[in-house]
Amino acid sequence: MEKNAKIYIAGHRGMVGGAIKRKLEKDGFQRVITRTSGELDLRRQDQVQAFFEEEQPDYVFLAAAKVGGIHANNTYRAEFLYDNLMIAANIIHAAYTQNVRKLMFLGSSCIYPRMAPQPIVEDSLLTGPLEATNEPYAIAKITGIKLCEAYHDQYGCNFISVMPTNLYGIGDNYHPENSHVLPALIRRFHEAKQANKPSVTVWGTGTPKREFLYADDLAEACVFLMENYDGRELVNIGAGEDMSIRELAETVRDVVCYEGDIIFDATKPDGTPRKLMDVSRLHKLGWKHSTELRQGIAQAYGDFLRKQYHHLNAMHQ
Ligand SMILES: NC(=O)C1=CN([C@@H]2O[C@H](COP(=O)(O)OP(=O)(O)OC[C@H]3O[C@@H](n4cnc5c(N)ncnc54)[C@H](OP(=O)(O)O)[C@@H]3O)[C@@H](O)[C@H]2O)C=CC1
Ligand SMILES: C[C@H]1O[C@H](OP(=O)(O)OP(=O)(O)OC[C@H]2O[C@@H](n3cnc4c(=O)[nH]c(N)nc43)[C@H](O)[C@@H]2O)[C@@H](O)[C@@H](O)C1=O
Repeated sequence: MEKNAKIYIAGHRGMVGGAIKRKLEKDGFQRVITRTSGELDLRRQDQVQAFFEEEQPDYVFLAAAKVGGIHANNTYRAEFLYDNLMIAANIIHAAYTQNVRKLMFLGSSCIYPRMAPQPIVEDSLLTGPLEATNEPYAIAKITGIKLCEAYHDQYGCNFISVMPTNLYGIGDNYHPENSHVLPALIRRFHEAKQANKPSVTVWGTGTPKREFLYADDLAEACVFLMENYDGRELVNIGAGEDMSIRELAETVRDVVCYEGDIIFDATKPDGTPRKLMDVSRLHKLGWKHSTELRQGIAQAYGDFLRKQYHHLNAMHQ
């Protein structure tokens, strides 16, 4: 990508979009364009088409989506399917009609079959049933992948798809019910410490295993692949190692310095038993992650505290 290329980040206010924006600005790209959802509702094809006609971006990072953890995915099933379907279809089609030079679509590790052999290789896609709790979201993401493939095949579009593992970091979503597990636990352990609570409840049995990647590492991988990968196949982006939810909870408890007990609420869903991704394709292309989990959690906790206190101070102004 040329330094004066016009680069559109869809979803720049999100955790991933924000990290990509930081990375592009650090690397000296001067023409990054963005819109909030209030300025441009990506579910509206007319608004998206008009925006692309007006701005004519050269490159697009498609990081906008309706995103949430297992409870949100399982509760707002229609929104997770409709919003993500429309966002993907509208942006990918407009990128084609306006001759965008290259587009990157962000999928997710939950597109793979619930019981895919581990670690999961990219060719596992559509080889088995999906995890029920996030099937709507997964279907929308798989459609985005297939749109990129089809526009590549029929029109020669350079539209690539990447599959990030579970992410966390600066600007994460800390909503008590709708967030992902890692930010949810940072907040819950922090609040338990502040309130001197004797224990913290963690959802499920604690036995599922998850892989986590720091969002700024993901952003670096996304820019690396936008610069160096033009293939038709998916590329998994992960840390290449996983841990049980129990181990994760113990790690977050240590970082937050909470001393109470951990209780597991088995009435809550576990979701996929495991979804460790094979990242050998990414490693062969020349990229590996750098932020280890404990350091990443400490950095995310610092961000949470800055935002949390800012919010409290704002409330008292
Ligand atoms: N977080 C994770 O663990 C993982 C995320 N991913 C993928 O990474 C991408 C980004 O995720 P993440 O940063 O965590 O998500 P966030 O929820 O932090 O950000 C999503 C962004 O999408 C924008 N958006 C949502 N709906 C609309 C809409 N209708 N019109 C315009 N903009 C919209 C929002 O913009 P605004 O703020 O302006 O409303 C928001 O900033 C997604 O594609 C997600 O599927 C993949 C794997 C794991
Ligand atoms: C990121 C990716 O993957 C997501 O699926 P997931 O990995 O199952 O998402 P999760 O982070 O919400 O849960 C991970 C595990 O953690 C356990 N768990 C414990 N305690 C809490 C808790 O307090 N909150 C949450 N959310 N989970 C908890 C929870 O029971 C589950 O076993 C998709 O939604 C989708 O977003 C997607 O693309």
